Amino acid sequence: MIIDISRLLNAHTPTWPGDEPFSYQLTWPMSETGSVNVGQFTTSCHTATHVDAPYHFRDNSLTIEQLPLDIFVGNAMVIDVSTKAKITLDDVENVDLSDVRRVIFKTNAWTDDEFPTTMPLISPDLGSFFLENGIELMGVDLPSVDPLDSKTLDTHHSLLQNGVHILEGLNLIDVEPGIYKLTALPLNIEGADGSPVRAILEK
Ligand SMILES: N[C@@H](CC(=O)c1ccccc1NC=O)C(=O)O
Repeated sequence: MIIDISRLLNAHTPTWPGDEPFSYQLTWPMSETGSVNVGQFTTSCHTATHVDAPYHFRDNSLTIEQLPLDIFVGNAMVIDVSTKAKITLDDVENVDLSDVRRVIFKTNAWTDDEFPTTMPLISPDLGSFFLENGIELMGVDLPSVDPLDSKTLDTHHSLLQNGVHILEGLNLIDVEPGIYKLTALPLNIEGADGSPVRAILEK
C-alpha cells in the first residue's frame, strides 16, 4: 500500500514568510493549440514537501542534482514525537535503527493550511548520533529543522557535518510509527538549493 506523505501544491500552499508562493498556469490551452494543454509553474525550492541541498545553507557545497539518489529511496523509521517540545537523543536512543538508514519524525506541529508559528526544537546533537548509527537522512513534517527565526541553523549544519540529508514539509497525519520504504526523489535541477519531491511510504 502506498501512503502519500507529500503536501498539495497550489496557490494556497503555505510558503516561508516573504518567499514566492506556488503558482500554476495553463499558458497554452487546448482551445489555442487544438491538440494539447501546456502549463507552467513557479515555486520556491522550499515550498511544501522538499529536500534541502547543502548549498541552501552553505556556499560552495553540493547542489540538488549532485546528491546521491540512494539517500532518498529505502527503509525509514517513522518515530512519533508529537507530544514533544524538544526532539533529543532520548527520542532515538532506544529505537532499533539497525534496519534503516533514514529517520522520519512525526511532530504533528503542521497539520493545517497555515504556515506553523511554533515548532518543536530539534537538538543538533542528533547529527553525531545519526552518523554513529548509519542514518543518512532525517525527515520532518515541519518547514525547517531549525527554528524559523534561526540565523545560525545549527541543526542543518550539524546534520550536514555528519552526512545526514534533510527532507522537510512532510504530511504524516495518516502515518503510524514504524518501518516503511520511503521514496522522495528531488528533481534533477542543475545548481539548485533544494527541490520539491513527491514523497511516499510503502509498508
Ligand atoms: N532553512 C529552511 C528554509 C529557509 O530558511 C527559507 C526558505 C525560503 C525562504 C527563506 C528562508 N530562510 C531565510 O530567509 C529550510 O530548512 O528549508
